[in-house]
Amino acid sequence: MVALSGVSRRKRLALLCTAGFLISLVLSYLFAIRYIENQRRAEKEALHERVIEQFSHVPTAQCAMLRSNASENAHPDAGNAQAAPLVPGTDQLRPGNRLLTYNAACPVPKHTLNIGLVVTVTGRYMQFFKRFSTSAGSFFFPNHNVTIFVFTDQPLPPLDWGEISPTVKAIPKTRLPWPYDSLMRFGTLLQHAKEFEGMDYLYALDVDFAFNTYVCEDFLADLVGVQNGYHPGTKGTPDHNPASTAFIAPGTNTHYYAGGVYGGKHGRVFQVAEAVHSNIMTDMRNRVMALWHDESHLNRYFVDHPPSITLSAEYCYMPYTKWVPLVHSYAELGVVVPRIVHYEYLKADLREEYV
Ligand SMILES: CC(=O)N[C@H]1[C@@H](OP(=O)(O)OP(=O)(O)OC[C@H]2O[C@@H](n3ccc(=O)[nH]c3=O)[C@H](O)[C@@H]2O)O[C@H](CO)[C@H](O)[C@@H]1O
Ligand SMILES: [Mn+2]
Repeated sequence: MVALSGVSRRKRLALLCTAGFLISLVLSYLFAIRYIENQRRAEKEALHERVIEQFSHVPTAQCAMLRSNASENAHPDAGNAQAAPLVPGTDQLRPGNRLLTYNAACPVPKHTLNIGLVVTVTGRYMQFFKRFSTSAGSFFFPNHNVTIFVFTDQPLPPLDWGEISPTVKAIPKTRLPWPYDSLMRFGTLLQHAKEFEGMDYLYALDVDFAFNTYVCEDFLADLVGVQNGYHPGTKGTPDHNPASTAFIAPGTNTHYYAGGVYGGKHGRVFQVAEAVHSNIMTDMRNRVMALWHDESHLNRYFVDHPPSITLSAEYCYMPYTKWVPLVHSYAELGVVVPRIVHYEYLKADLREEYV
């Protein structure tokens, strides 16, 4: 009897020790999780502050000066794009017949324009740059002077151009984790306003796009917006959060625009950038992030100031999204020519959230 109670006391003690050990294990696990979460929150907050600091002082006076220099008269060639026989696959660049082919698609201009193509390429997105820039060299305004402005944190790969090589200008920038490199593209443009002096038109595109056929005079307008290829012909996914300056009341937008492709006259693009960047900074200071970042803000701007032309999803063509093929719904909407293709389905985990 005495022995048994001794054993059970030992057992009880052992049980107690085991329970104590397990409880302390669970507690230290919870404590560690909490600690890591706090660290992450602090890192995120520090990053957010750093971005605010970096983009608080954009030289808007300089932009205003550049804007006043930019001609506000419509370009005589705008909207004169000939109805080119653009059938997918048939008008691709072939050695030797380039001039003929592009003359058919892009008219010989009355005045040659300086056209800037602006792109941000940081981190692992560099893998898209070759396809983006060489396709631009072939198909983006081959009848005008094109300069590709590349905001980047790394050296550019050597490029193999066709007959006409655009000027490529790398502008160093430090990489910011997702979503800031995308979100702060308007601010980056403003910070480097001087680089774009002499440009008549500016177009800002994602680097995971490629030109599949000629894009020229159809793109010439004061302000060009493109229907988002994810949401062809619908009101898409605007931000309904009233706390954000990107807020759009349900049903009030007519189109849903792509954040990754817009452009127009130099001065007009800078007006857009100033207004949108100012809203983005307000949200940043209020610790609000719009649903689709810069895209939500651009959509808000376009509700207030509709672009002079809205192009179809042919200019933001997504053969596949990460999840589903979209081509079928395109065909129903009459979107048949993939002019600018978004290769987002090739994007595995390219985004790097933290430094
Ligand atoms: C086709 C289209 O309308 N895409 C928009 C959409 O998502 P996307 O999924 O197309 O965004 P994304 O991953 O292509 O990022 C936008 C762009 O930012 C640049 N980048 C991004 C991350 C990085 O680490 N390094 C880098 O260089 C790069 O040019 C990239 O193409 O929504 C985004 C905001 O959520 C942007 O508005 C995109 O323009
Ligand atoms: Mn993209």
